[in-house]
Amino acid sequence: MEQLVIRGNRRLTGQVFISGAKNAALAILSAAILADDVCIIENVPCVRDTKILLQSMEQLGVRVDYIDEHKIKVDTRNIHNVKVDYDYIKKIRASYYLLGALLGKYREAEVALPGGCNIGSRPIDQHIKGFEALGATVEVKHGMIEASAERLVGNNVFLDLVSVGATINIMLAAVLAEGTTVIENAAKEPHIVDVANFLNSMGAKIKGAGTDIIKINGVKKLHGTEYMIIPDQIEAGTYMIAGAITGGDVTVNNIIPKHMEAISAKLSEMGAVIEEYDESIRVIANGQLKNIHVKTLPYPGFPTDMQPQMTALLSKTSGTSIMTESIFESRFSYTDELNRMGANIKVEGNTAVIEGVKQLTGAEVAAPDLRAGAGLILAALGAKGETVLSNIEYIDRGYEHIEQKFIDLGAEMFRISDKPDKSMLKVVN
Ligand SMILES: CC(=O)N[C@H]1[C@@H](OP(=O)(O)OP(=O)(O)OC[C@H]2O[C@@H](n3ccc(=O)[nH]c3=O)[C@H](O)[C@@H]2O)O[C@H](CO)[C@@H](O)[C@@H]1O
Ligand SMILES: C=C(OP(=O)(O)O)C(=O)O
Repeated sequence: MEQLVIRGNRRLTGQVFISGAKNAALAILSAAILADDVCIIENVPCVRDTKILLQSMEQLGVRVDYIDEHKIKVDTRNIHNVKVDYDYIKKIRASYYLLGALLGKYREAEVALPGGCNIGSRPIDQHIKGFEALGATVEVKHGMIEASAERLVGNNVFLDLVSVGATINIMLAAVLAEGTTVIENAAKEPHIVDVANFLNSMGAKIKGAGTDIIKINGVKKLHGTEYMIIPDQIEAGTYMIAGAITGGDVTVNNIIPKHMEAISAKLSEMGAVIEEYDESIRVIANGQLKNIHVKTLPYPGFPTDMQPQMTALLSKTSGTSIMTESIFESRFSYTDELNRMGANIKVEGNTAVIEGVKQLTGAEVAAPDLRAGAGLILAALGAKGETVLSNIEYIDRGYEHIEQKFIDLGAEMFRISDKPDKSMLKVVN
């Protein structure tokens, strides 16, 4: 197990290059299964989740070649298996996309119930409802989801709640179905549009992605394609907050500013200066930032995946702020860790009341999940003294080269292993 040591209170300045979006990449790599031949996918972030997904796809018979660290060739011509091992799947949430993609192409799939971040109960009833509406039989047995269909036939699916995963998964199952599928109350996140664009570049006929009604006209076959994944909205937002929490001047490059609007608006409401360019945003924070209220919402609202990072910033802001989490039922488990760093946060149900403090102080803390871990790194960067953060394997799920990117902005941060050093063991023996 590894830990991050962070020495805070340094003003971060400079430029950071944002990687491809993890949540788009996971869906797009899975969607490549639907092609009859080879897809070349660029801007794939080199993070733990994409590596695990690619390994699980190899186990199905997909040939994966790395052209470089971020450009991957996915060849689906030798798929011989539609059952995905639990060992892979328990580690990542997005394994559920293999279900939609395999069902769509082979009319059969067996995938373990997904893992991912522990941020409340995360049912997949809306995914199953969509598959069943297309004519599939879905059973959950011994922790495995088994889906099969003689034929998949397009249908209308009204989602009971806005779900990113269900929207994408139903698209994956419907692109090769007979006839037309309409998803109503669909999610509108940037990666929904990215997945639809990828599928359309393979010959699919999807309209309306990015609105709450998506129409999919089924086609008989999908061909290989070359595609570039969009930049990661959440990684970009995390570095924007790093600029703000350290009173710094940080420019996030290679982004789509439109995707950042909810985050930029909140930072400017707090008093940070936001300069927007074609493919970058600069965040300048001078002096104390103001308290605000934030509520997480589906896109284009404030993203739940930025909630812990924003809470970390609010904990060091003057006055009382309120953070309301409206997507996941228990996404505040990290606030006890922030309080160990001197924050003053009280959580009641889905609301955190944050009394801003003048100074956070370094402490030994543990990341309970991916974005909570990012929030704790941000708090440590804005804190006096040293923080030792454990459970960083969660952070490696979704942030590429995280310490190098922060070091390049002027942070003092390094990774240590808490495994015994073998050379020391020799001396002792
Ligand atoms: C791999 C991936 O892309 N993960 C993202 C995806 O997760 P994920 O796809 O799991 O999130 P959803 O949008 O589906 O979940 C939204 C809400 O709907 C509920 N729900 C969802 C499906 C369902 O069948 N039944 C149901 O009740 C969930 O429990 C949650 O309360 O979107 C979330 C919301 O933007 C992000 O936080 C995650 O980072
Ligand atoms: C919650 C997240 O991921 P997952 O859905 O894969 O657990 C996330 O990316 O913040």
